[in-house]
Amino acid sequence: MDHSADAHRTDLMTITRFVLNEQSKHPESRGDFTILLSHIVLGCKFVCSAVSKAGLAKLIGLAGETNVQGEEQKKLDVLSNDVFIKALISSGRTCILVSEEDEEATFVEPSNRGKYCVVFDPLDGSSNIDCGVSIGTIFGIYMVDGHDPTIEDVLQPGKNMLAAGYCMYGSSCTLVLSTGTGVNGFTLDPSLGEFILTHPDIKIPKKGKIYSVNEGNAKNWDGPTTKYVEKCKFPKDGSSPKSLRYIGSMVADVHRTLLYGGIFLYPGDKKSPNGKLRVLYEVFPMSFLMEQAGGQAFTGKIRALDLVPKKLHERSPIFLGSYDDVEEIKALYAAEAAAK
Ligand SMILES: O=P(O)(O)OC[C@H]1O[C@](O)(COP(=O)(O)O)[C@@H](O)[C@@H]1O
Ligand SMILES: [Mg+2]
Ligand SMILES: [Mg+2]
Repeated sequence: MDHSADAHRTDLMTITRFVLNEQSKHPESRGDFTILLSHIVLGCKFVCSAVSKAGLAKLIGLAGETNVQGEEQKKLDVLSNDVFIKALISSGRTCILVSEEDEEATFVEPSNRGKYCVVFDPLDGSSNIDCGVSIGTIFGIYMVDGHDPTIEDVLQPGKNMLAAGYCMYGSSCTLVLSTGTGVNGFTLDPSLGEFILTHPDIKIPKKGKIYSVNEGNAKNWDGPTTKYVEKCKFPKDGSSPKSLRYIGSMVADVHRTLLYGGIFLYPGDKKSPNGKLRVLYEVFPMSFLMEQAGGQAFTGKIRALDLVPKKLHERSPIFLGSYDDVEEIKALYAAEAAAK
């Protein structure tokens, strides 16, 4: 067994140490990104703690109830938004914040401004809060350099993101991060209050055995999605049918897809041609992570990260996951386009 100091260091890697190591590869870096990330981590710990008490709301007055001081408490998604806005502004490293919960972008005061734009969904899967199912936070980071920030700085294709990640509040609290050089997962040790590297260099299996979609929308799907799901259930090439898993929290469905392989679909349909999921803070960060892990993300027309959003809260259909599984749905959409 290797008892050297180096061996111990790689055995127990906190997220802070991990990001500092990454930073040391860029000698010009002044640590701004490390500081920004430590504030995102702080926000995640805070929300994790609030989520773990969600079921006690009626007893101790959280989430829409009145607390012991007689004050009205905030709903968990509103509380999470406030936590992240405060954590990000107080980092002193941000200039524009875009949250699912806020109609408009927040421009940070010039005196406290940094160079990063953060787009985020403070609480994803919020319909699952009351039944204790996994929920999460999703974030993406862009950089503004050398000019006063404008809204155009966040209306950029996802491929321009510097980093993206999510934190899942589930049976454990897991933060998955990519700074553009692969994907790593960290699990919160609640007794230490530290995120520890538990899933180094995550690679999604090339092909998976699971498909994940809200089949309740099937009557309104288009041809390629209908054909694809039919193929998953009744394969004609002698392979086994895929299993269906659908939680209804994007963070949890994508996390399982990343670790086990397979495909997650939220297609457009006759009722909602652009689907449900938001480009900036759901589709882009998850697509960034998928590509970094060796998978693919497709909108039904193009590579998801090539999309150029025109509005902050724009939606897009999304198909993401294992490389070969996404190839199959791309082929079905290409065949449909060719037949038109
Ligand atoms: O209930 P549906 O239509 O299947 O939608 C599920 C999707 O909606 C979401 O809950 C939307 O996110 P929010 O909870 O942040 O609004 C995703 O997490 C999930 O993938
Ligand atoms: Mg969401
Ligand atoms: Mg949300």
